[in-house]
Amino acid sequence: MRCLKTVVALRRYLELVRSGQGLGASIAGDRALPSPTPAPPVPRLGLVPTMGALHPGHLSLMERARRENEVVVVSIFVNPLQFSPQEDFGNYPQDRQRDLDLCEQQGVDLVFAPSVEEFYGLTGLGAGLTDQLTQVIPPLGLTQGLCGRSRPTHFQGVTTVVTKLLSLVQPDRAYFGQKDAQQLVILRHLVRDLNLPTQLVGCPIVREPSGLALSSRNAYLSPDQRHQATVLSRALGAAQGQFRRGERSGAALLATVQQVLATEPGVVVEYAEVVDPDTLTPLDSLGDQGLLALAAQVGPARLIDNVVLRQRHPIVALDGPAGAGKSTVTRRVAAALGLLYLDTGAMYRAVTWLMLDQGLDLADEPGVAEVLSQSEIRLEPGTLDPAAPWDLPPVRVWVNGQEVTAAIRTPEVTARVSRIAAQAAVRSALVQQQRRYGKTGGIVAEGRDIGTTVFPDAEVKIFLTASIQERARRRQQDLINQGQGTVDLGQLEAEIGERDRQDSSRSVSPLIKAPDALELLTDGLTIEAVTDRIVALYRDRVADLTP
Ligand SMILES: Nc1ncnc2c1ncn2[C@@H]1O[C@H](COP(=O)(O)OP(=O)(O)OP(=O)(O)O)[C@@H](O)[C@H]1O
Ligand SMILES: CC(C)(CO)[C@@H](O)C(=O)[O-]
Ligand code: BAL
Repeated sequence: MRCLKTVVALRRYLELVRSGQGLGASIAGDRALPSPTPAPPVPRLGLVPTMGALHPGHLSLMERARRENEVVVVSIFVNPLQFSPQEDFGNYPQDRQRDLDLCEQQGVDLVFAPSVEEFYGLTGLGAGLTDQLTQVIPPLGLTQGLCGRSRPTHFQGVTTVVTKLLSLVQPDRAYFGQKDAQQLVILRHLVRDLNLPTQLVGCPIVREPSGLALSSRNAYLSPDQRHQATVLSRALGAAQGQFRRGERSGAALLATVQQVLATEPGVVVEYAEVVDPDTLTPLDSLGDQGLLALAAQVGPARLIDNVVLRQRHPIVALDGPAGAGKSTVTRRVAAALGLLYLDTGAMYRAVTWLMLDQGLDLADEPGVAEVLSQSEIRLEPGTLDPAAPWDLPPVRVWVNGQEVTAAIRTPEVTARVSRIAAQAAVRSALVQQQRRYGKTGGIVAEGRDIGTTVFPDAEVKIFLTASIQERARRRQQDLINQGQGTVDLGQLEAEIGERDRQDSSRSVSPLIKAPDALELLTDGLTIEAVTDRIVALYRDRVADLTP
């Protein structure tokens, strides 16, 4: 791992990494790329911006960045622009050596830790900085409420520093914690409004077993105050329980929060609000989602915490290598549970159909991206065909209001779908459309990174796999059934092994097992047995979640 303190060194490091020369001996010492797969030609780069004083909340961002990128950069920079004069800039906890050790343990490639003078290219803080620096101003509508009320210039400091970091590092992805919920919403707007080519990844709040959200500022608390501070998450939890039981009045939820907070007189509430999670506008009454956020002073520390209240139906995510029987199992699980099979294959077919229908050149990637950005693909659970009740119902598909369930199954579409599915712009547009289904839930989805990237909050995650030998045997049987004769098992095993290797190392949607996924090895199990196990798991899990 390297630690660099200057912009010029950072730029050179990134040039070398991007040209494929990086991470060799001169850059990263003896750190090798994640085995067993070689890196794709242009390494993906993940950035984790921090202010140091690292704790497991930060480490969870690094862990996710490590899983999803070849190169991980962490910035450690206590940004004076986001502190007002009476705040704790001067005392902000710092322990550089400990931070570096933790980054090293997380497999970080580079820590960028500039001084204020180096980063802003100016000497002198305070008025000098704000008088001379170009800044990025977030929209007033997002900064007037919540933390912005007591910290009116804070988010301008955050958007300015993050814009600079994104512009310098140009990461593929940047990782931020949901603990700073208002910050994350503002940064999502920043990236969208300024068309910055980085994907922001929001990561769940990491808490102590007591429920206290981890924060560098927890270091200011005495043991007694630390105990008092646990009331924050208890208050949010009580309101969350009420929401799950059907309460939708903002005032009623906030009354519960205040009631619980009042049990700790040492905790001075700054605000507790319910707002829309995307626009941050206050909500009197919640639809199926709301962000409940609060800030409170506990002794010397100003602490924040929040919970997203979301009523959605559960999600089942099935990932696994090719040939493990995912799509059949997924269809059966969806039919057994009455959920929508999020048939991503059908979505790619629908895009292909649309492009053919519009007479577009399929190789014209920008043209395809443009048409797709103006189109809507809708899926609905199919109904059983009374003439063939043994068949699983096909998912019904609409493109821009026109039903294309049958039209997407023509040989013309089949022959061209892989060309469309290989386009990065198509994949990212479809992942966004898939995530929209995730907002309401009630779906079963299968792929390579559903439980890790597409729906990391899925209630049930399965990693469906089978040994290479078993998959080769199944493939051999399929080929015999299709009248293609007997293919040598050894050859099939080699092909499947190679496919696994490619799937784990591809730059788009690589195969990853979520740490909280249940691994189901299907050797020797029938499709029915596998389906039954998943259905039973779903029922147990959903029963656990119902208050
Ligand atoms: N408990 C947590 N869980 C998940 N992410 C977190 C947690 N705490 C901080 N982060 C995220 O880590 C990144 C860096 O945060 P920062 O360095 O300000 O740490 P912090 O603990 O939030 O500090 P502070 O006490 O100043 O609020 C931010 O994206 C932040 O949201
Ligand atoms: C994003 C950030 C690193 C910018 O200074 C900071 O606001 C933080 O730590 O959340
Ligand atoms: N995590 C936000 C940093 C701050 O409070 O300034």
